[in-house]
Amino acid sequence: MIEAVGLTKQYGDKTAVYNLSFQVRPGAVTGFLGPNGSGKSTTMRMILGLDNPTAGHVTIGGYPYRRLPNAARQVGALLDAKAVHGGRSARNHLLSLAQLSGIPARRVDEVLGVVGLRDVARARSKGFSLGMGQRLGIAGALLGDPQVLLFDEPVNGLDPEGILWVRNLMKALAAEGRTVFVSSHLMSEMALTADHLIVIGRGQLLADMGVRDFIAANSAGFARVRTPDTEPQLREKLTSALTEAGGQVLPEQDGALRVTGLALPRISDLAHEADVRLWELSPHQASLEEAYMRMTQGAVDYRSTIDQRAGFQQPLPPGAQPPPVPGQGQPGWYAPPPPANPYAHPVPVPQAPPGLAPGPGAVPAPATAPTKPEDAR
Ligand SMILES: Nc1ncnc2c1ncn2[C@@H]1O[C@H](COP(=O)(O)OP(=O)(O)OP(=O)(O)O)[C@@H](O)[C@H]1O
Repeated sequence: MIEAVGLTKQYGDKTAVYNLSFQVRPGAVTGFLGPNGSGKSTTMRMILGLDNPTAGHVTIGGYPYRRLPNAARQVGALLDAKAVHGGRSARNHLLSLAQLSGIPARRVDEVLGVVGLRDVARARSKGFSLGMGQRLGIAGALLGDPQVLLFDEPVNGLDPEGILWVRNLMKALAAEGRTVFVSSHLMSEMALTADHLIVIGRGQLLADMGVRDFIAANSAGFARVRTPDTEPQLREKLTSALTEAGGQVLPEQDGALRVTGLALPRISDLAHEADVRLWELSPHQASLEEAYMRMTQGAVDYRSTIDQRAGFQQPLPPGAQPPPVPGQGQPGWYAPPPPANPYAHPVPVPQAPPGLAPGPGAVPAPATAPTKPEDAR
């Protein structure tokens, strides 16, 4: 098990990770999600003893990484697939890693087979595609047959077949009882791969819960209701009637209303009682991807001036409040409170500490395998 307690990392006046506490349990794939620059790689580096926390601590099986007996056999990691000597063959690269950790050479051939690189084992890795490089990085992580595995963006550059392979590999490793911690930006991929999610934004914990609970909590349905455009007073009348009946009503960009907390037949009856004609009454399901984007939208450091999220999420009309982050105590219009479960607690977002402003840009990730327990920066 990996356990972080109050983990904080400060680079000068920049706070990369702030007061992060979580556990990653064996026998499950735990997805580590967050926007660019949210602190995922920094957290992974601290887990692997490559960076020192400014405050707090993180342990693997009860030990800080640097004090783990035979760490290379207990923990495997893919942090940066490009951190390979390009002049070496895949096999020689893995052989040198194996030698450093006292792992027999036959294990190298085994893992080359597992990741599907046996045919190109003697080719120089500098000719490798991004996907082949990822596979080589994953082979390095598997070399010591470790119980704890960390993968930073393992599906980067992989084609659909490769993505499916990684998904199945992660699940198989977890099914063997290993601890599997995988970072990604991709909610959709994590929804298919992970059993549990840890979501961070600007270095702080946003959610720590099972995928099913996350889906239940964040992809609630809503009704779209539209009154005649020609009679705006009907819209207001209906909004009051629905709100009085306990519904939550938000205006949509196109003039319709987004209603939660009331079933469709009840909305219809209330409209009838209020003598309001309807042009539309339809059921909708907020997607998990949308819920994740909304959850993290206040925690995005790097955003294009032509933001794809702008098209993905309808901008809120003037005066309307953005939805609350789940767990902040207010039931959101898209996110009812999650079910009570000790392992399913969305976490209140603390106030940003000083220095948590957007940074200068993403930094390159560190070296592949956790062979050198020294501060890499
Ligand atoms: N060595 C460093 N010096 C200064 N700032 C750093 C350093 N390493 C990371 N940061 C900053 O800390 C923040 C978190 O970076 P980190 O790479 O951990 O995020 P991430 O979630 O892994 O991002 P991405 O998804 O883009 O890989 C960023 O703002 C980054 O610029």
